[in-house]
Amino acid sequence: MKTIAVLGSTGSIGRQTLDVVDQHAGRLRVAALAAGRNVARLTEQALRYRPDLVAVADREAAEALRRELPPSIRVVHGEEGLIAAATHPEVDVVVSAVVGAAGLLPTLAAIEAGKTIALANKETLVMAGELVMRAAKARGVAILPVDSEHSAIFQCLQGENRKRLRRLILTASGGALRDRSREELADVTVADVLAHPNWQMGAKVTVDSATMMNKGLEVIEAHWLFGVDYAHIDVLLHRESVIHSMVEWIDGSVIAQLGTPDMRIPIQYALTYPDRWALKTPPLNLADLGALHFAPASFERYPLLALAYECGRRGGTAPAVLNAANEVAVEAFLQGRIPFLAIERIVADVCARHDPIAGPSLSDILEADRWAREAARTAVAAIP
Ligand SMILES: NC(=O)C1=CN([C@@H]2O[C@H](COP(=O)(O)OP(=O)(O)OC[C@H]3O[C@@H](n4cnc5c(N)ncnc54)[C@H](OP(=O)(O)O)[C@@H]3O)[C@@H](O)[C@H]2O)C=CC1
Ligand SMILES: CC(=O)[C@@H](O)[C@H](O)COP(=O)(O)O
Ligand SMILES: [Mn+2]
Repeated sequence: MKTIAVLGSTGSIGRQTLDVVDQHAGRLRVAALAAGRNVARLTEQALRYRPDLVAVADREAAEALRRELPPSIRVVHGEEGLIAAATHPEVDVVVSAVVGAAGLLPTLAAIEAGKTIALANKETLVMAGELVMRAAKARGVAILPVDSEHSAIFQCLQGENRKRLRRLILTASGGALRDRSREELADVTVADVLAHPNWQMGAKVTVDSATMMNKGLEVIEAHWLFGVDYAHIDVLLHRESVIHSMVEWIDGSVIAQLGTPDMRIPIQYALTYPDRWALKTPPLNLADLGALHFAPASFERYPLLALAYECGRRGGTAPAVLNAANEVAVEAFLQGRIPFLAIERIVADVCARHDPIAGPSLSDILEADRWAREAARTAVAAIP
């Protein structure tokens, strides 16, 4: 029996993790659930999975939850509550699936507590890749990727000599706006941007997919997770999201991982690695698909992808600033306060004003995050 904590249980990855649990009664136990403010969904989950502990973002949500749950389920809140869920003594694997920078501290705490990490929260490695990988190594903790591309690469690397690697090829769907020219992006609506062609995900990552910031964050995530230089990480447009990513070797051989676009597959692999368990998902039928399509990913069409490479190469606090400015701009777009194209202008402007600190401490990173959020909020407010 493996015991898990699910951070971000009410979200897209969190719910799909619980779907996986449903398929393996008796093999996976949920000891802790953590979410933000969706009390109704968290109550339902807590009553079904009977964890020892549930965590929510604030006191008000915690009080509402306590009214609904039996006293045997401990309810905690705030950053401390999230950390209590991440470090619950009985937990073996922590599924880190909170969205955004809020995922960093609980993931670090889980590493320090010796938990295996099933990592969906890519922002953790974007903000603090050097520090997080060092902590994991020191504690002997495995960080197993949930992000579909990284799970694919991780699978392609099994049994291979990493010194013989030529490059990683991350596939990208191109997002909801992929068939529009840059001129046509000026007046797109939130609904247009959220209509991802292949994946049903939370709003933030879906917007990032349309700007390709998601792929930029994933390039940085891959750099830290697999220890590969940016010069050896490429992005390839692939409309169908069937090839989840590939690894090219020095002899010209390319190994790819394929599957239907269903996040339960990489989620479960992170929970069962190095084993594989059966999973009921729609099978991949290549004959029905007929063809797979590829195209180069253009930095002119997707300037945030270029900016992410630049920030990754600059290193230090630069990726944390990129991430924080992007979170603020995306939220403002989702609230209807700024047009779609303002996201990239704001992020580029904030990054250009930042002088990165090399080899940053956790407090340097948190300060860079705070500064970038403030700078991005000022930029949002200045948009008429
Ligand atoms: N969805 C996907 O298919 C994929 C997602 N990812 C990554 O996984 C992560 C989660 O994405 P996704 O599931 O789509 O996001 P969602 O927006 O669907 O879910 C986010 C979750 O985080 C919780 N949350 C938000 N803020 C806080 C906070 N301050 N404290 C505690 N919990 C909080 C939310 O709680 P509540 O709703 O209760 O407020 C919710 O449970 C992201 O980093 C994303 O990039 C990676 C690959 C694929
Ligand atoms: C499912 C998943 O891993 C997402 O992060 C996905 O990568 C989004 O798709 P694109 O960024 O390729 O549109
Ligand atoms: Mn991904």
